[in-house]
Amino acid sequence: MSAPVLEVKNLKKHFASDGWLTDEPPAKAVDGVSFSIDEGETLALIGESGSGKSTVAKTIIDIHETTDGLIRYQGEDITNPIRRQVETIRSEIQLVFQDPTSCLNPRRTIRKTLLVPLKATGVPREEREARVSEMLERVGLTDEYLRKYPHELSGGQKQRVNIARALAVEPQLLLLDEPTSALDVSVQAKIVDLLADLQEELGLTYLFITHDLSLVRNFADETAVMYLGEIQEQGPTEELFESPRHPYTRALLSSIPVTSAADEAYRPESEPLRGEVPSPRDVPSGCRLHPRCPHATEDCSMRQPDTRHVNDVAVNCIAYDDDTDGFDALLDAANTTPGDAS
Ligand SMILES: Nc1ncnc2c1ncn2[C@@H]1O[C@H](COP(=O)(O)OP(=O)(O)OP(=O)(O)O)[C@@H](O)[C@H]1O
Repeated sequence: MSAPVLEVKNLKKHFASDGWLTDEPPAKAVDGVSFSIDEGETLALIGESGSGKSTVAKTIIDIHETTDGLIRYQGEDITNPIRRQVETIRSEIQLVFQDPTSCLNPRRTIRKTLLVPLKATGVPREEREARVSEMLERVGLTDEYLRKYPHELSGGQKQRVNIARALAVEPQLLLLDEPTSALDVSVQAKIVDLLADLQEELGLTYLFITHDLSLVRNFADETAVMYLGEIQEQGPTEELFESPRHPYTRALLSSIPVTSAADEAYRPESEPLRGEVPSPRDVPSGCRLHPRCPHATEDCSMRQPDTRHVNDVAVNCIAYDDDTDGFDALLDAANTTPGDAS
């Protein structure tokens, strides 16, 4: 069996304090994240704002230096890339950002925008114009857009151009960081459809970062749920949506707006979390969700959860009980005196 396209093991990215002469602790934006993605598959990384999703992507692509852990691309260690590896990363791994407007130079026509990566990667001059047209066509735009400037395009069209630019260097892996969140709802679905078509045509592998769970269910093979720098639950998307176990996943899923009977069927009982996400500079002891968790027991504040596997899903929760498929047994146990528990 071939190696996963991307493998991330116990990845950490801690940001030191901005100011000197301060003893502020580092921000543990990513604090021990592991996952892998096979060729042609999509892993969705979901979680509230500030959970560390973008930092994972930026560390993979070497915008941020890794604090600790391992990143492998096509089986090769690229954690602290040497020069040759930087070139590979720049051509084979592409990052697509959420805001299509800020990623496009307002003074460049779409043609010029798309020519830049072709020149940079040494595509012969005589082939470039044909490649630009081909890239535009792939993302559903015609040659009439070549002479236009970004301000003449809608948000969805700009994101199509961004995707075309990412595809210009024929990447294997796209890190899609909220690629639809700056777009109207009707346009979001079209961009997701386009990404799905491109994946099928070109055999691309995706890390799809989003806080919009409604986009994930039909799109991602696997889903990892991130909270305060850690993955809390991870597994096949269908299984995770059908039987969410972690209180954080359940709270996220219960907050998705219901638009169909199918949505309703997936919606777990509402278990709202208390309060706000703490600062990554002041991570709670034990399970980092415990101050907000409706199921937290005393134990949860004192020890780190171990990863447990329930079917194909990995769950990091002390309070979740696999035997009863719920939390009641543990809560009952927590309410008895220590010696009474069997
Ligand atoms: N350069 C940096 N210096 C210090 N702290 C940072 C830096 N970049 C990110 N952080 C902090 O790391 C945490 C995670 O941020 P990140 O942007 O990765 O989260 P996210 O889940 O992608 O959220 P969003 O969807 O809002 O982008 C946040 O608390 C953020 O303030």
